[in-house]
Amino acid sequence: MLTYNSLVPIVGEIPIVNLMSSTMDPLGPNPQPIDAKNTPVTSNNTIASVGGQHAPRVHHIWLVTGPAGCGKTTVARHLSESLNLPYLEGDAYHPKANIDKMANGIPLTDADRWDWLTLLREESLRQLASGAEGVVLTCSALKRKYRDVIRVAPYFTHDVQLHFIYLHGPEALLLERVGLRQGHYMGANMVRSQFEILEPPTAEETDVISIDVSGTISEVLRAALSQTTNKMREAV
Ligand SMILES: Nc1ncnc2c1ncn2[C@@H]1O[C@H](COP(=O)(O)OP(=O)(O)OP(=O)(O)O)[C@@H](O)[C@H]1O
Ligand SMILES: O=C(O)[C@H](O)[C@@H](O)[C@H](O)[C@H](O)CO
Repeated sequence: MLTYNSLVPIVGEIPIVNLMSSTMDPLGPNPQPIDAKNTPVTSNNTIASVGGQHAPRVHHIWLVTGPAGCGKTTVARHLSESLNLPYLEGDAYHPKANIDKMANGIPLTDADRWDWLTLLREESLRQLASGAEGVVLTCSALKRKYRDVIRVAPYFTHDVQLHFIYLHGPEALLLERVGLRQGHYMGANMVRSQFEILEPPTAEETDVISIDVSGTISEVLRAALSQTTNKMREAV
């Protein structure tokens, strides 16, 4: 029984159970297996048809995570534009009550976040079901169990790979960057509370790409795009 407090094995180490009936699989019936290693790959990271069979496409969900001020929005926008993928800003899916709490310097609780995390997972899958090759989204996902709520997205359909892009840097640096930012509801007074509950991904979370954000914006964006495109090549 999967509960919010039970750890979710990382996809790839257990057989993926399709929790929904195949008729509800938005990406269609499971394509026939093909020899991916000896099959030409098209430019948009899909495997060309083999012998007339429609080859499966890997649909990637790129989830940019980290505490306030780490650069989630900055990196996600860049990946969305560079990879020509739709972008979901996690903050836009918070209920007003959550935004009001944070704007008033009140940290969110687990209870504040569950529905928001589920909504982000479902919206990501909706994007793929409506034909997107992939999707980029931002979500702080500070705790392991938050990541697990979204981590199960590939269980609901075929040929989906979910990747966390974890942006990390010293608290003082993120505090400085949030302090310099204008017109955002999340003030510098909230950075401490983000780090207090932050559970950095562990080595067991093999679906995580970690990026140090201490460098310049262009250095961070270059690292994020490079590691993302490498993962896409590995998926073929
Ligand atoms: N590598 C960087 N070097 C310097 N400034 C940066 C860097 N990355 C982001 N910034 C700046 O830091 C601020 C925070 O970035 P951004 O809003 O993308 O972070 P975030 O993780 O989305 O924050 P929040 O979670 O509060 O929405 C912005 O003003 C952004 O321009
Ligand atoms: O889980 C949370 O505490 C919130 O999502 C915060 O992370 C803010 O939304 C974000 O940092 C501000 O943009």
